[in-house]
Order: sequence, then structure tokens, then C-alpha cells
Amino acid sequence: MASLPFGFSSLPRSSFRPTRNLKIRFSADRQALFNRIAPVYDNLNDLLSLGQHRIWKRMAVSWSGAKEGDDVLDICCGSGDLTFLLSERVGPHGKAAGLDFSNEQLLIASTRQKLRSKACYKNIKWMEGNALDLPFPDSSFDAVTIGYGLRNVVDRHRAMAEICRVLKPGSTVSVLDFNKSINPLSTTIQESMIDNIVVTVASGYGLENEYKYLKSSIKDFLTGNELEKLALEVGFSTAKHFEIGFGFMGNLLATR
Ligand SMILES: C/C(=C\Cc1cc(O)c2ccccc2c1O)CCC[C@H](C)CCC[C@H](C)CCCC(C)C
Ligand SMILES: C[S@@+](CC[C@H](N)C(=O)[O-])C[C@H]1O[C@@H](n2cnc3c(N)ncnc32)[C@H](O)[C@@H]1O
Repeated sequence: MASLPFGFSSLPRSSFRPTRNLKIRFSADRQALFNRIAPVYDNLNDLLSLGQHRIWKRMAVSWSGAKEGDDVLDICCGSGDLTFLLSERVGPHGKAAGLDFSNEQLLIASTRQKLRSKACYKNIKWMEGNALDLPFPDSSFDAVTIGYGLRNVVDRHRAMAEICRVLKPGSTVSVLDFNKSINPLSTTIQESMIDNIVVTVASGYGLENEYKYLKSSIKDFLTGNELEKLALEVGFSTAKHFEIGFGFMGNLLATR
């Protein structure tokens, strides 16, 4: 496994080299998108959600069931918001891994870790890798989180199957993301806020197209019922989706 600065471990570069496979190309496009927005990602999330995203992330981590001493994984960790919360829950005797394929996001995460004094954060390992090919043995983790990640991977079935594989039997994944509502009014309001507030603010940072992607990605996402069905299809024994954040967000809990 190649080594990167700050103790990153990474998958071979060939994992991300563009090929004729359209999905891999799209994966490379998304990797580039999240590398581009990394410098402003946290601040824009705070601004555009009025800080509410931190509450939604705390809920997602709490519902994962992560506890003192556990081995836990945050997939699509980005700048590490959920990884840090998991680290606090498992404490110094636990282990928390944050995996992402954006090196720029991981650099932000690692820098934030160095700027924070909490002793428990020493239990965090940042890993550059692909959610579709997790570099862990079966039944490795007591809890898994994936925050605003499942909507962004190019193969959601494969991602959920990988999560099921690396979870210990009886353990839970907490999947936080935007809610693809079946309520037309909720959808209209959500899309209007993205179009008129989110994209407008993002355009001030030269990131109009990157944040325009939000609306189309939600449109292409799965509803709560479809997420529950997907979880059961890949082998989870139970699955339940909850709408949060005034119905704009959702959290799927699935137990292996
Ligand atoms: C943390 C949040 C979004 C993370 C996120 C996920 C993505 O897939 C992206 C893709 C491309 C660019 C950026 C992102 C991205 O930031 C959720 C909060 C931040 C949102 C950007 C703001 C969403 C506003 C909601 C539609 C309405 C919020 C209502 C609230 C009660 C004020
Ligand atoms: C919207 S960010 C979410 C970051 C963080 N979980 C949060 O809640 O703020 C989505 C992240 O998923 C990562 N990502 C998307 N597809 C991935 C894949 N196939 N493998 C690993 N990371 C991926 C992106 O690089 C990005 O950092």
C-alpha cells in the first residue's frame, strides 16, 4: 500500500485511472469536484445550513451505536466532521478510520486534527481509498457512518454491499444524506433553496457548477423507501429511513 504524507495510506493509483468504463470516468469527475470545493466546503456548509448540518451529523453518529472502545469507520469522510464525532464516542481505547478518495479533503481533515487538542483524536487514521473497494477484511467494524457520501458514489449498490461486508454481524451503518422527498411541496422548496440561495452563494466563490450538481444528484438519488429496499437487498437484516432537517435531510439506519 503506497504511503502519503500525514500517515495516509492509499490504494494503488490505478484504482482511479480513467478507463473506457463510464462509471470510473464519472468517479474521477466527482473526485475532482470534491478536491476543488475542499477549501470552502466546511464554511459553506455552516453558512448555507445555518450550522444545522452539525446537528444532523451528531444525530447520524449517535444513531450508529458507536461506543467506548469500538473500531469504527467513516466512509466518504471528506474533511472529517463525522470521523471526529466517532473518535469522541469511541475514545482513546477505540479506533476511528476516515476514508475518502479526495486527497484535498483528507488534507483538510488531517490539518483540522492537528489544530485540535482533544486526546481522543489520536485514535483517528485517515485513509485515501474508494468506497466501492474498501481496504478492510470482512466484519471489521462495530459501526460505520457515511455522511453525504452514498448519493455521490457511482455505484450505490456496490457501496452498500461493501459496508455490509465490513460491518460485524449485528452492527449498524448510519447513512446521512439529503432526503429525496416523495412530497412535491418539500421537493419544490428544497430545489428552490438550492437554486436561489445555495448556488447563488457558491457562485460568489466560483463554484456555481459544483453546487448546481447538488440538485441533480438529489433528483437521481433514492427515496427513503428505496434506500431501505437497497439495504435489505445487499444483506442487511433491518433497515429504516428517518426524515430530519425539516424533511430536507434523511438518515438510513441499517443493521447487518
Ligand atoms: C452538509 C450538507 C451538505 C454537504 C454536501 C454534499 C454534497 O453532495 C455536495 C456536492 C457538491 C457541493 C457541495 C456539497 C455539499 O456541501 C448539508 C448542508 C449544506 C448544504 C449545502 C445546504 C443545503 C440547504 C438545504 C437545502 C436547506 C437547509 C435548511 C436549513 C434548515 C437552513
Ligand atoms: C459531500 S462530501 C461529505 C463529506 C463528509 N462526510 C461530510 O459529511 O461533510 C462527499 C465526500 O465523498 C467522497 N467520495 C465520493 N465518492 C467516493 C468514493 N467512491 N470513494 C471514496 N470517497 C468518495 C468525496 O471525495 C467527498 O469528500
